[in-house]
Order: sequence, then C-alpha cells, then structure tokens
Amino acid sequence: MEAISSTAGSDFNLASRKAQEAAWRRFQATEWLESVVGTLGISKQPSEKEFISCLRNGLILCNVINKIQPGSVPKVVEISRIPSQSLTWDSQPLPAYQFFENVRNFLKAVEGLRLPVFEASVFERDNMDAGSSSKIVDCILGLKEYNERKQNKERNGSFKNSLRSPLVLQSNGRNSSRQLDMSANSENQTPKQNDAHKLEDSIVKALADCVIGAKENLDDNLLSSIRNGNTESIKLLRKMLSSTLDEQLQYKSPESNTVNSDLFKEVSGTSTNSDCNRWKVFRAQEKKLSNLKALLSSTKEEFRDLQSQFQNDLKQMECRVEELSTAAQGYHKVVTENRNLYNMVQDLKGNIRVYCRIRPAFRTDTKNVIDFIGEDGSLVLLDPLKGYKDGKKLFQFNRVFGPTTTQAEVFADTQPLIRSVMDGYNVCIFAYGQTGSGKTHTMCGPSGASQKDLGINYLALNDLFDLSNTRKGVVKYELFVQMVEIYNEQVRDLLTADSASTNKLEIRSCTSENGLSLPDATMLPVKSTADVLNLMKSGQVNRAVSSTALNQQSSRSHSILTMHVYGKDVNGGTIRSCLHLVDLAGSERVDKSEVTGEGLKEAQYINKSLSCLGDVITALSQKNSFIPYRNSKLTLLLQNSLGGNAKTLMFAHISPEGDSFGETISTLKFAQRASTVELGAARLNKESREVMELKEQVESLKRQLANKEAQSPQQLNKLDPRSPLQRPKPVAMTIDRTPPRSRRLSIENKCPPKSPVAPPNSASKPRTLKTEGRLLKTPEPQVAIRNEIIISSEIRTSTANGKSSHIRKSFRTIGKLINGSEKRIPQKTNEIRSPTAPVISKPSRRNSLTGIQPLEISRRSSLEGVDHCVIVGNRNARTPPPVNCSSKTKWN
Ligand SMILES: Nc1ncnc2c1ncn2[C@@H]1O[C@H](COP(=O)(O)OP(=O)(O)OP(=O)(O)O)[C@@H](O)[C@H]1O
Repeated sequence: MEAISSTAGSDFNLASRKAQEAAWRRFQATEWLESVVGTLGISKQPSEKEFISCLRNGLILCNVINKIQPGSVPKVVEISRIPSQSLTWDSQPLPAYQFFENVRNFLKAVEGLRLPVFEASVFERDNMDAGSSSKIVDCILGLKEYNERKQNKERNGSFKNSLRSPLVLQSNGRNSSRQLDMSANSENQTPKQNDAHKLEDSIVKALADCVIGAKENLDDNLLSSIRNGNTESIKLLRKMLSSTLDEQLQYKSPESNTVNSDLFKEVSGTSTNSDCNRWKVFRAQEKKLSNLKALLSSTKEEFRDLQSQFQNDLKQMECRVEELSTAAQGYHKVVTENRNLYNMVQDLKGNIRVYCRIRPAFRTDTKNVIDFIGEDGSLVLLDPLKGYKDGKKLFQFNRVFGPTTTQAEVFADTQPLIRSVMDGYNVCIFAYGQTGSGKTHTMCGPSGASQKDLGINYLALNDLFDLSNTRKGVVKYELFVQMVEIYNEQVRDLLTADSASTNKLEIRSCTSENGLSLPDATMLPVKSTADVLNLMKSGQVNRAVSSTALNQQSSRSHSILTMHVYGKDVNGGTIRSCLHLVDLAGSERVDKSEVTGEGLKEAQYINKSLSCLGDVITALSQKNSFIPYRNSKLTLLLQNSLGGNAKTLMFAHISPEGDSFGETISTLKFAQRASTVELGAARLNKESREVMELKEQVESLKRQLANKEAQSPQQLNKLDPRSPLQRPKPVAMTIDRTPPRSRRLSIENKCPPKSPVAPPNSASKPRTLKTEGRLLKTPEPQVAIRNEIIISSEIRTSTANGKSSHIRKSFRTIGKLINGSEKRIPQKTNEIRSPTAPVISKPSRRNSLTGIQPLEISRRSSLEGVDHCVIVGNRNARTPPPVNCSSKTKWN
C-alpha cells in the first residue's frame, strides 16, 4: 500500500510540475505576443482555454507574423472592429470560415520560416483538452526566437541557423524580456548579472502568480510578499524551486531533466564549468541507468522464462526421481529377497557358512594386499608382486569383516546361529587361519581383554545364559562345559589338574550314552557368565601356548570349548544340543616361525592335522563316498560338525600384510572349498513328551523281557524244540535269547501274526528283535516312523507262557500314542511307504527333526551266526543308553 501511495504521490507531483512548466511557457508566449501586438485582453498567466480562445480567430497570429516578417500573410481577414479590450477569451467565437483563412495563412507563413507548426484543428472547441495549447505555444516561442535572431543578425550582421528547443529559446530571450525592477543588490553587480537577477525575480514572481492562479497550497502571505518584491520571500521560493527541480530530476526523462537543469541553472545563475561537467557525467550515468533499466527488464523477462523452464524441468525431474526411487525400492526388495532365499537355500543345503576376518595391519613396511571388501561378502586381494591388472584375486564368502570390525559386530552376525543351540541344534564355530592372523583374538579375545574386546566364546556363552533366563518360564535349561585341546595328536582335558602324562582322552567315534564324543572329559555345570569366565581362564592357563617369530602368544594346540545344553520344556519335551567353539592352531611355515626342537614337532603336528582337515573338507566338497575323518584327532572330533547334522560356521582369518600373501591365498582357497561343503539341513534334537514316554516304555519293556528271559530259561527250553546248541546266543543289552520262531506282531493288531511256526532254517537266520518298517504319518514333516514291529519269537513265547500279555498291551499303547501324534501333525506324503516296503537302514538326516528314531536292524548285527540285532538310530539318534554303560558324567 505504501509503495502504491508513494507512486501515486510522485505521479501527482510530476503532473503538477508539468502543468507549472506549461503555464510558465504560456506566460512567456503571452508576454511576447503582447510585446509585439499590444495587450491581448487576457490575464498575464492565461489558462489554456483562455489562451487558445484568444488566438482562435488567427488575427493576432497573422499580425504578429506580419510584424516579424512583413507580408507573410498578405491578406488578413479582418473582423468587425472590436476594441482590443473586449477581445476576451470567452467572447463568442467567429464563424469558422472567418478565422480558418487567417490561421491557415499564418501556418503557411510559419512553415515558410521552417518553424514548428500546429494543427489548425486545435482551435476547435471540441478538441480542446489538457495540453492542446502546447504546440501553439511552441510555435509562438519559435517565432519569438526567430525574431530575436533576426534582430541579432540585423544588429551583428550574423545569423545563427541553428534551431533550439523553444524552452531553451525562451531562456535565451530573457535578456530582451521586459524589465522588472525587482533586484535588491543591483548597484554591486555587473549590468549582465543585474539583468539575470531581474529576470529571475520576474520569473519567480510570475511563478508565484501562476501558483496562486493554480491555487497551489502555498502560503498566501509568502506569495503576496514575493509579488511585492520581498527579497527574502523570493530567496525562499528560489530554494523551494531548486529543491523541487532536484526532485524532478529524479523522476523525469533525461531530456526533460536537461531542460529543467538548464532552466534551473539559468534561473539560479550558478552555472559553472564544473557544474557542466557534473551535469554531463550525470547525464551519462542517467543514460547508463536507463540502459541498465532496459537490460534489467529484459533480464527479468529472460529470468521469468528461465524460471518457468526450470520449473518444468524440475517437475520432470521429480517424476523421474520418483520413478527411480520406486525402482530402487523394488530393486532393494528383490536383492533382500534374493539374499534371504540364498540363505534359505544355504540352510537347506546345510552349507558350511564361511566368514572371513581380516586383522589390522601391524607393519607398515609391507604392502597391504586387501584391495576391496564388498558388503555382499566379496573380497578382492592384490598380489603385491603383480600389477593391478593381473594380480587381482576375487573370493566370495558369506561375510567379510574388515580390519576395523569390532568383536561385538562379529558376534552380532554370529548370534542367531549360536542361539539356535538353545532350540536344539548342534552348532560348531571354528577359527581357521595362518598363525598370528587373529584366531585366538576372535574366539577368546586378546589376553587381559577389557570387557568390550571379549571374544565369541565368552559372548556366546553369556548370550546363552541370557536366553536361558528369558525362557525360564517355558524351558528349564542346564548348561555344561567341556574344554579340551588337541596337542601333538593327543586330546587333553583343559579343566583338570591331571598331569600331562595321565591327561589323555579317548574319542568315541560312535557317540556314547549321552551323545558325547569325549565322555571322559571333565564336564562342569555352569550357572552364570562368571562361572564360564573362570573356567575359560583356567582352561587358557592349561593350554599350550608359546612364543614364535610370528606370534608372541602362539597357540600350539587346537582348543575346543564345548557347551552342552539340556533343556526340558513345560510339556515334558527335551532338548539336547551342543555348541563347539574351536580355536585351531595356526598353520605356519617353519622357516618363517623359526621354531626348532619341541616347537618344530608341535608345528609338524599342527600342520599335519590341518592338512587332514583340508583332506576332509575336500572329500566332503567333492561328495566322496569315503571321508578320511580318522586320519587325525581333530577331524575325528569334529566329524559330526563337518559332515554331520550341525550348523557349522568357519572363520577364515587372514593377515593383510604383503609378505603373508601366499598363506593368505591358501587360507582363502581352503575357506572357499569349505563353503561348498553341503551338510544337509541341520537336525533339531528335540523330543516331545510322547516320544520320551515311548522311549521309556520301550526301555522298560526291554528290561522286562530281559528279566523274564533271565528268570525262566527252563520254561523257554520247554517250549523251544531246538537243542541248546541251536539256540541263539544272548546279545548284550538287547534280547539275549532268540526264540526259534518269530512272529510279526502289529502294534495296532492290524496285521495278523505270522505263522507261529518258524521256518525250519529259522535258527540259522538272525531273528531276534526284528523291525520292519512301514512309514506312517510323521509327527513332524520330515519324520518317518515305523509303526510296525515284528516281535521276535521270544515275545510270542512270552505270550505263550501267559506273561507277555502285559508286554503286548504296552506295545499297543505305543501304537496308539504314535497314532495320536499322527493326527496332530501333518503328513508328508512323499515319505509314506508301503507297509511291505523294506526298512531303509541308511539313516537319513531328514528322518526326524524331533529325534524320533526309526528302528533298524543293523546288517552287522548277525555275527558268528548268532541271531541278534542292535537297535540303531540314525547318526544322531538318541539311542537309549546301554544298561551296563557307565560314564563319568551323566545327564540329569
Ligand atoms: N581384529 C584384531 N584387532 C586387533 N588386534 C588383533 C586382531 N586380530 C588379531 N589381533 C592381534 O594380533 C596378534 C595375533 O593374534 P592371535 O594370537 O589371535 O593370532 P592367532 O591366529 O591365534 O595366532 P596363533 O595361531 O599363532 O595362535 C595378537 O596380539 C592379537 O591381539
């Protein structure tokens, strides 16, 4: 609003100044006309209307021009003689034809003098509007100038042809204007200055008249005192005028500014050379300014175009970015899905997961061989002896941890795997790599570690405790720890104070009562992280460590920390699993490690066992039928983890230094090979309450049968037609006497028993407890249960003596229980087999996730022609412990 009002104000000022200027020029023209033809009968400062009306008949104009240039209008149309006084502006106009002739003749004459002319139509009343008199005034002032020049010429004999603006002319003509006695200091001034001042004063007075006439808002007293020739008032007005002119300079065009400035200078009489220069500079600047304004407006225009173009571009870009972000989101989604699917496939195939960890470089004198570490598990090494182009080697793992990765970050990636121990999976994590590459750092942490640098061993066990506490209400867990080392091909217990000579453990390749490969190793219960920490510390103290040229604290043995987990849920189900945390001794080149004597022997053992590990990995990756587990204690102990049903993770450790490049490459190749080993889906070692009960019943039945046999051999002899020599010999832990004939006893009594009479040659065939499988609905998708058991003739015999009815009843109950579970759990159709299908004796990893054992007959069970059979589960089956089996440690 303010801007608008200020613009309106300045416009108003401008119009007012223009009006003043026009009035001023009319005044000059009137004054001059009067000086030539005498009084016109109008006021000294006539209004526009008054001025035009006065000149409309053309008579004055013709007389004026005839006076200046006699004979210019030879025939002037005279009007009836009217006293000049009565020739007023508002007198009735003459008929048009009367004055038209005069005006036309006047204009012709003016044209002849090459002076500015005007249109005759301006005298028509209808056309009279603001500013219409300006051209007439110009013409009259032109005549005035012409006259002055003519007079000058006549006086000086020279005549300047140059025409100047009427406004300039008028100022020049001030010397010849009538004299007004208004100067106060005329005595001290030159006649020229006096003239100028007089003129000035007269102008000011005229202006004052003009302002009064125009009823400008000026003090009446001031104006009347000016009219009366008061010098002070004149000065005051002059000041006002000059400031007004200054103001005008800011608004007017350069042309009008020039006029005003000239006028002002001439009026003020202060024009000097410096003023002129300044004025020139000012004009130049003004010109520049106007150019700049034009430039600005064109630039604004361009800018507006660019802006709109930019906005269009921006919109298009927005659309494109949106499209791209949608595509990117889709891409990321697909990548994540792919990764998940890949992991799922890996899990299903049971591939050994391989993480690579690069330790920080400790030496600066060798080149760093790590070229690139990808988020997706890719790793590029650069051979320090080859160029950038040929020396690149790419490896792909499940994950690569760079030198700056912390222990916590490494653990975070391992945690889900470790946690699955508490769900019943066996897990094995082992650290492999060249000596000094950081295996012990990853597994145990640095010696004297602060809490944040603790290794996976500690973090894992700590996490298991946390988990067991969280699940307290649902599952009751018990945790036990074993810690052993393999030193120079001997397994030593690290949690015992026994001397080195007595401290030798035997590995049971066929897992013992509690599924322990090392049943003789000390197994201690742990209830808190502090317990674990103490045990680990004492274990570390007992571990064989010595200093080599490559590592000050080099592990000279493979250490295996095993956490056994036993859980019982509220429904009576059980979980049995174990977590192996293996810190292998580092492979080393003896020339580099500079070991001798005992150290050299240690290094040879280490390298040999690692080479055996390599052989096993190679055989597994090539899916060979024979896997050389027995070639070393290490592979024998890790058999189940490497080729069994555990979830296995390997940390391949490498050093970034260039001088270890050879070892680094061989470690990575080994790790790459390990990652191709498919173990099959890991198996859940979880048993439901029903299965537990079944197992218990089977156990008690077996015991009853055994007792029965022991109590009444005579009875059996009576019933058995064979001679004692023909009778089968007893078999340990199972049924030690086989009756002459076997009978197939269906648990559900669906199948009628076979002929009670045994075939004549039955005595020579294995016929003790014989199981024949038919896969029924499984309690879990991958579980196959044989629900038919052919009970040996001993049972039939027992039935015969009337005491086996209880046993039969029990078997029936077992059948019902199994069927009961069948109803709850969906059936896996592809595992349903014909009832007559033969028993598949090869244990399948997918047979049972719940740990339900398919009962099988070992082909090896019939030895020395003795009829006996051993109930064999699959590899990880929880077979009932032998009656006479003793062990140092027992599950509670
Ligand atoms: N990621 C790491 N960050 C910091 N220091 C590390 C890292 N990895 C290893 N180190 C340091 O490097 C040195 C050698 O590591 P470490 O003893 O764990 O190697 P190693 O592979 O177990 O050797 P060896 O097979 O001879 O026992 C130690 O001083 C260890 O603290």
